[in-house]
Amino acid sequence: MTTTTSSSSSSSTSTVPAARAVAAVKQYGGGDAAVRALDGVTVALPAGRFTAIMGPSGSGKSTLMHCLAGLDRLTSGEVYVGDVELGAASDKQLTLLRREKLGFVFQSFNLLPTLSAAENITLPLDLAGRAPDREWLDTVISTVGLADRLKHRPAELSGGQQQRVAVARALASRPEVVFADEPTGNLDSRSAAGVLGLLRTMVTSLGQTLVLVTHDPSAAAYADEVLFLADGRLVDRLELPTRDAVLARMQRFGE
Ligand SMILES: Nc1ncnc2c1ncn2[C@@H]1O[C@H](COP(=O)(O)OP(=O)(O)OP(=O)(O)O)[C@@H](O)[C@H]1O
Repeated sequence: MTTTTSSSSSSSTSTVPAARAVAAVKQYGGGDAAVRALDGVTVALPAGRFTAIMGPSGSGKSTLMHCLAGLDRLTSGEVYVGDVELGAASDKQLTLLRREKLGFVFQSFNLLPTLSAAENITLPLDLAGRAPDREWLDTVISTVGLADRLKHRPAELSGGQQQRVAVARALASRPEVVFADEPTGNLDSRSAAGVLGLLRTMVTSLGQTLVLVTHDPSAAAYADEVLFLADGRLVDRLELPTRDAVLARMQRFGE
């Protein structure tokens, strides 16, 4: 793993972005079947901010997220988490980096059914042999509003509550970046609004950094900034988005 001392070009007051991609190219397959899922993306994700990634189906959103999070590797270009460049890291180093520096929330909650909510929340720390920071964990649990549900198993919780457990699990290690891929895709609109409000709070009140991949303009409107991808390229960005502005921009892709 290599590090860089170069400073940020982002508008954030932080010197180093939480994550960034430089001329990122990801090609799947070869020959006639080759697909360029990312076609030269350069973007910095500022620390302490909520960034949403949107774009038409197949535009490269998940690929960008997976490459930024060390779940997949670029064909060329660079990705950084903080000042760590991921391209030179071994698979084992990437696994450690994900465990120690990143948090994940997916559409399917991925909770272990035999464990209580509390046990699910601390499972990644337990697997890593790390003692939880009790004060931080208490803050996380009260922020997600689960203090009276900690002994329940996932089957005894609503979908929205299960996703809150997954958010708390992602935050337990106090990660540098949380990546959320369609986290409200399995929720009704009321539960979705609750989880999105919680994600917003985790950025505003807890100072976390969040990257959200979504199809939903209402979800993207919770972000500080929306990045728009099309055909593997970063084609637009929108600060302080409203649902209507995001919707209008998405509709232009269909024209
Ligand atoms: N493992 C893979 N093998 C081959 N092609 C892939 C693979 N993963 C993604 N692709 C292709 O790369 C392109 C970008 O896919 P990606 O999943 O990143 O898009 P997306 O914007 O997240 O799409 P969606 O909104 O439908 O989830 C698509 O053309 C997709 O078919």
